[in-house]
Amino acid sequence: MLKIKDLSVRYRGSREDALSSINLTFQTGEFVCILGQSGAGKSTLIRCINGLQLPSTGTVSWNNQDISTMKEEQIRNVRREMGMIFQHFNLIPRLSVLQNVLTGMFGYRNTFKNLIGWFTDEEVKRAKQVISDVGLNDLMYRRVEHLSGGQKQRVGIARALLQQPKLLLGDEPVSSLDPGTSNHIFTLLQEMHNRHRLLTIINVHDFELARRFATRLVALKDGKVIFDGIPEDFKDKQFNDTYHSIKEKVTT
Ligand SMILES: Nc1ncnc2c1ncn2[C@@H]1O[C@H](COP(=O)(O)OP(=O)(O)OP(=O)(O)O)[C@@H](O)[C@H]1O
Repeated sequence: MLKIKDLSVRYRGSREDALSSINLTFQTGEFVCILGQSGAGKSTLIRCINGLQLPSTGTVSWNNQDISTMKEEQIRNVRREMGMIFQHFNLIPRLSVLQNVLTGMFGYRNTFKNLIGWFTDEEVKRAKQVISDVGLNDLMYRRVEHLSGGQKQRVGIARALLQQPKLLLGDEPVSSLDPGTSNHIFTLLQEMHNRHRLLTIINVHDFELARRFATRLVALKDGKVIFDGIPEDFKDKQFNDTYHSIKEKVTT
């Protein structure tokens, strides 16, 4: 279970909170999409969940452990349970699909083994299995720089799955993909979510995708939660509240 309590974040030098008094609890099995305009605080929320951003006030607890007070070593252990997929894939272009996916094991191993790039037969077998699960069997040994955007994101998903995560986090994972490919990636995410019984939390700009795939929508505006519920309850009013500004922000 992920519990976010009274979470606020104010970046250094800023006069406004990026996140303000957020209270959310998420359970295994939920497929959550975080909605909001650019600057609403979506990425900051994901970064607080994986411990990359410390709260200014409040707590983020994963299975009753407060991430915000953990030492780096403890956070590393918690992060093993959190698979992360990124907008720009974060792959190593000159390495093969298999090699990139195997880097998903890095959080589990000592630095020396990572440096020499040595993996056990069992690790390689599991990597091949997840590559097959995401539909890239034929491209196992292809360098990722030669793949399409959709194929690269499949590699990103396979890498996250190799960690055997309990929580899958995505920060705009389909923003650089066309609508058809985005749909395929979300279909794959949903399948993996169900098969591995995960908690999945994804930031997404595309509201239609979110509505189609999420079991729960959370909308942020100016760092606050303005909607938290099932997609069926997110109607025109909620859409307008989320995406249309009443006043333009004045920057000095
Ligand atoms: N490192 C930072 N330093 C200072 N301010 C930041 C930093 N990162 C984000 N912000 C500010 O915090 C607020 C929330 O940003 P955040 O990136 O979380 O929004 P977002 O909803 O993910 O936006 P986008 O959809 O454009 O990625 C914005 O006002 C942003 O300018």
